[in-house]
Parts: sequence; structure tokens; C-alpha cells
Amino acid sequence: MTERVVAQGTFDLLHPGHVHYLREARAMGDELHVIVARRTNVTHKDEPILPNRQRRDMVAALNPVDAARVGHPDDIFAPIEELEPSVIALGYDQHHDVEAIEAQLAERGLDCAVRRASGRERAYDDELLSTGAIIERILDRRD
Ligand SMILES: Cc1cc2nc3c(=O)[nH]c(=O)nc-3n(C[C@H](O)[C@H](O)[C@H](O)COP(=O)(O)O)c2cc1C
Ligand SMILES: Nc1ncnc2c1ncn2[C@@H]1O[C@H](COP(=O)(O)OP(=O)(O)OP(=O)(O)O)[C@@H](O)[C@H]1O
Repeated sequence: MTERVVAQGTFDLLHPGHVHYLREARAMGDELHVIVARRTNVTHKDEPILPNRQRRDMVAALNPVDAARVGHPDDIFAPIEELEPSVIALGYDQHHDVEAIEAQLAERGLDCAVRRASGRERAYDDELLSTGAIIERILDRRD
């Protein structure tokens, strides 16, 4: 049986940390599906610069990714019910609580493991591994 993995995130301005996460998530199974957070659901930080569809299309073009979609507007478990993954790969710094996700999965009768991916360390001094850091540098250098 094909082991499907789901990864998720905002993926606003792509950087090597995203590639690291998606490679690791892909290695947790056979097929990687990515849920790109809708602008309206990104409430824990500044809203993304790029539109939903552009973020989805860029993620879909990355080598480890089999398919990418913009997430559901209100029910983050609706795409999970549809995709029936074997694994949800959480990013190293994603604020989601593993136990809360496991409880929701059990409530909906979904047999799916929740695993956490590792963070990528900088490979050289000025490597930028966060969208926020890229935006800060742009503001710094263009002001
Ligand atoms: C299991 C899971 C499913 C998700 N599904 C959706 C979704 O359907 N729609 C959506 O807008 N965001 C979805 N998200 C993304 C979250 O809403 C949140 O915005 C995202 O994890 C932000 O991550 P970041 O801080 O790493 O960018 C999902 C997150 C998780 C953990
Ligand atoms: N340096 C990194 N190493 C490993 N994974 C990363 C790294 N940066 C981001 N990710 C992962 O990529 C996914 C999408 O992250 P997100 O789009 O929030 O990136 P970000 O660059 O950290 O954004 P921001 O700087 O705005 O917080 C998340 O699962 C996150 O954990």
C-alpha cells in the first residue's frame, strides 16, 4: 500500500529550510502531499506576501512534492480525511500540539501517525532559513 505523507505550512518566500523539511517529510513515506495554509488562516504571524495559489504552485514544483493544495478555509482536518495519509509530518517549529492532533485524528477514525521533522542548521554564515528573515533583509537593504 502507498504510504502517503502530509506536510503543511505557509511557504511564503521559499528558502532551503522549506526544502529540508519537504525532503524529510517525503522520506517518511512514498508520496508527499502538501497543504498550503490559506492567507485567512495565517493569524500567528504577518500575513503572507504571496497569494495562496502562487505559494501552492511553487511548492508543487519542488522535487520531493507529489501534490500541493491550498488548505480548507475552516476545517484543517477536512483535507486529511480526504487524503487519508499514514503520516502527518509537523515542521520542527510548528506550534501545533501533537497530542491535540492525535485526539482529532482518533475522533474522526483516522489511522495516522504524527511525526516531527528536524530543523535545518545554517550551512554558511548569511544563509537565510526563514521567510521572516528574508523580508527583514529586504526591508534593511532597500530602505
Ligand atoms: C494537520 C494539519 C492540517 C492543516 N490543514 C490546513 C488547512 O486545511 N487549511 C489551512 O489554511 N491551513 C491548514 N493547516 C495549516 C495551519 O493552519 C497553520 O497555518 C500552519 O501550520 C502554519 O504553519 P507555519 O507557521 O509553519 O507557516 C494545517 C496544519 C496542520 C498541522
Ligand atoms: N530552517 C528550517 N528548517 C527546517 N524546517 C523549516 C525551516 N524553516 C521553515 N521550516 C518548515 O517549513 C514549513 C513552512 O514554514 P513557514 O512557511 O512558516 O516558514 P518560515 O520561513 O519559518 O516562516 P516565518 O519566518 O514567516 O515564520 C514549516 O513546517 C516549518 O517548520
